Amino acid sequence: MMTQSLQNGFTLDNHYLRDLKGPVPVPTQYAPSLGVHRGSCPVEPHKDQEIKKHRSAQAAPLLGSCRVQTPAPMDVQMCQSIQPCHADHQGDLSAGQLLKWMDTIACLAAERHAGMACVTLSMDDIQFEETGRVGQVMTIKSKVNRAFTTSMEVGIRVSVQDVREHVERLVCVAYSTFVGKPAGPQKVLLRPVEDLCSAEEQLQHSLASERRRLRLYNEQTFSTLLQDYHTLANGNYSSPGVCSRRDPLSAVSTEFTRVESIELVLPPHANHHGNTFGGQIMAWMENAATVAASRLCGCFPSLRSVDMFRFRGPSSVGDRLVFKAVVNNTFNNSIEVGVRVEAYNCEEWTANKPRHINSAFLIYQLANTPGDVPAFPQVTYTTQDGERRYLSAIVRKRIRMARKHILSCKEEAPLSVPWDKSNQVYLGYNNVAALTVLAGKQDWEASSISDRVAVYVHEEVELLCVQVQMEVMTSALHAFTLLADLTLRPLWDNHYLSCEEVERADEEETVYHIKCPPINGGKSRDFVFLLSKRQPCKDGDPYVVALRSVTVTTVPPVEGFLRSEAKCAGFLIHSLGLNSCKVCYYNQVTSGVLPYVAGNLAGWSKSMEETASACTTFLERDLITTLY
Ligand SMILES: CCCC(=O)SCCNC(=O)CCNC(=O)[C@H](O)C(C)(C)COP(=O)(O)OP(=O)(O)OC[C@H]1O[C@@H](n2cnc3c(N)ncnc32)[C@H](O)[C@@H]1OP(=O)(O)O
Repeated sequence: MMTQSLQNGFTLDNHYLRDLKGPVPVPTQYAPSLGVHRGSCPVEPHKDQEIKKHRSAQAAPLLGSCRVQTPAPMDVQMCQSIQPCHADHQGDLSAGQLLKWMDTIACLAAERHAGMACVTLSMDDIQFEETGRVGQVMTIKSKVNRAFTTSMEVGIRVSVQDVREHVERLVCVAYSTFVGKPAGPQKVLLRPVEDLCSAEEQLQHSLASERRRLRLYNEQTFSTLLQDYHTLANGNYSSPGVCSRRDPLSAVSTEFTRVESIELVLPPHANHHGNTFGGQIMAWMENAATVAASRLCGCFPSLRSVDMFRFRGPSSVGDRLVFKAVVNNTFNNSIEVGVRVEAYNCEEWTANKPRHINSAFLIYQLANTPGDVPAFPQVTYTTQDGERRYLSAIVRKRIRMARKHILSCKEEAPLSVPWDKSNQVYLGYNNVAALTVLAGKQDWEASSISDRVAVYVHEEVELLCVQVQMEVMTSALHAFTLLADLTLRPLWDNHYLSCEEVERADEEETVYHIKCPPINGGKSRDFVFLLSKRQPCKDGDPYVVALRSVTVTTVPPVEGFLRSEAKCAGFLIHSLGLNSCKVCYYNQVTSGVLPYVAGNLAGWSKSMEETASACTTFLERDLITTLY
């Protein structure tokens, strides 16, 4: 398939760029409070400059630069002053109301692109960074990032402004998928999004296909990971973070949190096409979930995020909607509530034959009061269904974490330090110390555990780390000798194309240049690493092989390779006896390393496990070769 490269390094399939003969857009009438903008910024540039952005532009690059003069694809904007009727009992904007606004504005952007009525198919994870209060102003902007065949991705950006302070804060960025609502049985083919003027628009356009991939693989990913977690649960592993929070004496049964609530869909609940308004359904779902969460906590936790969910089928005026909510699991500082929506028309109601129209998972946190460590009661399950939901919540947390890091596209400050032989002692110390600190982190969550390989992940604010443990039937010294010679790594790690020694400072510090193959249609990458190796000082200490990026003048950027960086990686090798050891590999994931571990994190690849097995075989085989 022909591909087209973009400036930002992404490659697009021409499949997506073809000019589909879809419906021709027609001018649409919008409610008076909506502004439709083409190619210009809704905020005057001089005013825009006055607004102090509390979040960086990268945190929410959805709508591109306001100062772009060339025509941009159409975006739609809504401004709402938060009134008491929009708020909860504490004066905070109700999340349900916000979801209604978001769905409306996204639908209008979708309809503007499609030139016809559209329906919400799904909404990706939403992370709420802030909430609004009565008197503040919410600004909600949306724009179609990309049209696929029959579906399109709409980006939504919500910010809140306190008019007295002239401060604008990001509330959330979300992505919805819409399809055209056909008059007959035929699906509607959409025309592609054109006029991608700014680099930001091009980036969002290409990232949209990555996000789509995650959406479409979501169910498969979920089942694969759930299988792994069932194995973990049945294996009774004592790894922190996995099924270790069930203390039968203090844990609360999830059944105690069950909520069931019914709504009759009336004309004010319908959207402008006569179907139950998606935003209204979300608002009702949020209401049921909040009751379940509050029951568990005995207070009012706030909604922090909504997991990706899908509108499976329509409902309309006259339907009865039954909302069933239950707490699925609690984590260190969050709880997950699942909500299921079933619809009945009159006949279905009498026959008790519901239609499952939606399911969503809402994540709550306690409001942080200074000095307080938020703690949720532990929960336990008493039914098989409860166990499935309990484990599923762990899997979804893991997928959310992966999606967050994969899609964040954060720019990092340079991580490499200049290599300077005269400063070798300090750099070597720093390298080893960073790895030791990383290895000392608590609460690693098991991701997969097989006979001899275990993968763990650790997330702390924005920091994501992976750990791979291998049991190897060879001496720790032998494993150390082979792993500390990085030129041998291409023999077992297929993420290494080549590795050359650049400079050897002494026995303990060496600089290497590594070339890595392209992955997932990205570019080939190269790294310059300082390797520091240390033998144990006393019995029980591990052997250490620490790696971090450095810059050296003798290895300038190489054409065809994207120079990438690693901040802290390496091996700790613990002796378990004369002929066996435990090799622990650690990596603090940077943007340069992420493409190589993204599949693993998101659950569609087992490359870390495969590489670890290859490493084990290499270390053991080499011993056999040496012996005979
Ligand atoms: C005013 C605000 C708007 C509203 O209030 S709308 C009211 C709330 N929404 C609804 O009632 C919609 C209920 N759902 C439905 O009726 C049907 O699911 C709906 C939307 C017609 C789609 O049905 P189908 O056509 O059978 O779906 P399909 O499997 O053929 O897929 C169609 C396109 O969607 C894509 N898709 C499937 N699963 C997805 C997912 N999880 N996330 C994102 N996209 C997904 C799928 O790839 C296809 O797109 P494409 O053709 O490849 O471009």
